[in-house]
Amino acid sequence: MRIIHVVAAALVDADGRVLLAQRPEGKSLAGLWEFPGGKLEPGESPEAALARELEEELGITAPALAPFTFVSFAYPEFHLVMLLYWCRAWTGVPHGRDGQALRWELPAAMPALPMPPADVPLVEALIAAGR
Ligand SMILES: Nc1nc2c([nH]c(=O)n2[C@@H]2O[C@H](COP(=O)(O)OP(=O)(O)OP(=O)(O)O)[C@@H](O)[C@H]2O)c(=O)[nH]1
Repeated sequence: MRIIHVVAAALVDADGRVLLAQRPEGKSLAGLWEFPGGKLEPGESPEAALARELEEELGITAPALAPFTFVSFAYPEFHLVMLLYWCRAWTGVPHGRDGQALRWELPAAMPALPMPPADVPLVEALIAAGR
């Protein structure tokens, strides 16, 4: 089985809203809302990979990343292991550098949004963390 390792961030603003990015057309799961992040490159630490992805995708520098939770999910083509980090401080204003749409949402609103199936337990963990 092909294992894909992905790192992603729950960027939380002062109101407790979390940033979601829309997967662009032409990619798998296009149009769905996801946590910013991406695949680890060979030899790269999860924290370095996430800092790189946040810079590439959103144009922000995020020096303080704290582990939150992870998901292990079987897609038909591969098995996803995705680590989700808290990110509560960053420099720069997040913007979709690849043209992807962004939105800030309270975790409680996320179950109503189209998101990848692997994200369901992550959303549940975010909601529980806010209780
Ligand atoms: N960043 C991110 N990826 C997610 C989430 N949920 C989820 O299933 N994924 C999956 O994890 C993988 C993320 O890798 P990626 O964003 O670097 O990959 P990609 O599909 O854009 O492909 P690419 O490497 O060819 O550009 C994709 O297969 C994506 O579908 C999520 O919330 N955030």
